[in-house]
Amino acid sequence: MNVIEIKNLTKSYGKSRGIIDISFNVEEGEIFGFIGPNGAGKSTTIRTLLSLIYPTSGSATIFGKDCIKFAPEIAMEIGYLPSEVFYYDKMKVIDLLNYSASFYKKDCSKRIRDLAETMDLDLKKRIDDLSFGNKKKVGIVQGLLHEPKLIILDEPTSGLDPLMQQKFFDLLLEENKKGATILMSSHVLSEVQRLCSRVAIIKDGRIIKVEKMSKLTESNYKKFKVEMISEMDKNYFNISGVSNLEVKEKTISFLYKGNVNLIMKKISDVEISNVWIEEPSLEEIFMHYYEKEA
Ligand SMILES: Nc1ncnc2c1ncn2[C@@H]1O[C@H](COP(=O)(O)OP(=O)(O)OP(=O)(O)O)[C@@H](O)[C@H]1O
Repeated sequence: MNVIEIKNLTKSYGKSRGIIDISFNVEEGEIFGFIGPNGAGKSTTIRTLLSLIYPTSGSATIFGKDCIKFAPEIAMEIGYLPSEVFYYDKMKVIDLLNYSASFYKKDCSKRIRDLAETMDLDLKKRIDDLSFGNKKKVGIVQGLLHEPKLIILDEPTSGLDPLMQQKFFDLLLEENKKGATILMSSHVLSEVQRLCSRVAIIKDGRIIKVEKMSKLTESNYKKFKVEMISEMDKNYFNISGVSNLEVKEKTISFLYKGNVNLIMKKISDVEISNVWIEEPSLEEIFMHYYEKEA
């Protein structure tokens, strides 16, 4: 079952493009990544989904319901962390969270305490005494306190230190194990790689690829680094399927796509002192898609 279905969604801001003809689905139980550079249209897509802004054309459903018509009902089951959080500065953290919790028909007080402890957030502090990262934590607790079935996160980790990012990811994985579906936007590809099972790549307002993470990372490309006994002509490895060929003294590195036997034979035919064969990082694959489409 699809928790989110986006069909041909377009949003123009006057003359400037926001998003163009966006379509993708997020299945129940998935952690789905939405990746693209600044200004690509991630926030616009998410804000349209949440009915914070209205599409120029196209439609979307969440839990099978139209996201505009049923917006208030759907909102009860969604936890949303915006890319930037703004609060009434004079309030105490606990008062703000209790106020947020009052919108839901359940007692969230224990959950607030547990989340605050996990995220190392001081509930007694005033919002305006908090650092940017700690304000982000307030947003995280606020988004998760009602145990939503769908968690939508817009650039969730900006402002969190690495330890907190890890705790936050563990928390998300736990929520996911309990059944929550997660849609997370990011331009930090390594974090998407760590968490998500499927991704949509957005560029200039358009989706350029929706793919399983495993497929995207295996992608047939392999990264080779060969250390030679003595310096040699780099063109030796310049066969069909080889790209990004680079030489640094006795070390030759390149990307290879094709029959692995052919390249292994080339390597074994010369004297080498070492070889490394790696999967390319998501960054490298991502750049490849971008260059291809540019
Ligand atoms: N309120 C607005 N008025 C006019 N143009 C807008 C508005 N909001 C967004 N845009 C434009 O829409 C496009 C998509 O912006 P959006 O904020 O959705 O991108 P993003 O992928 O979330 O980027 P970022 O990672 O920087 O937040 C950009 O070209 C942006 O300038």
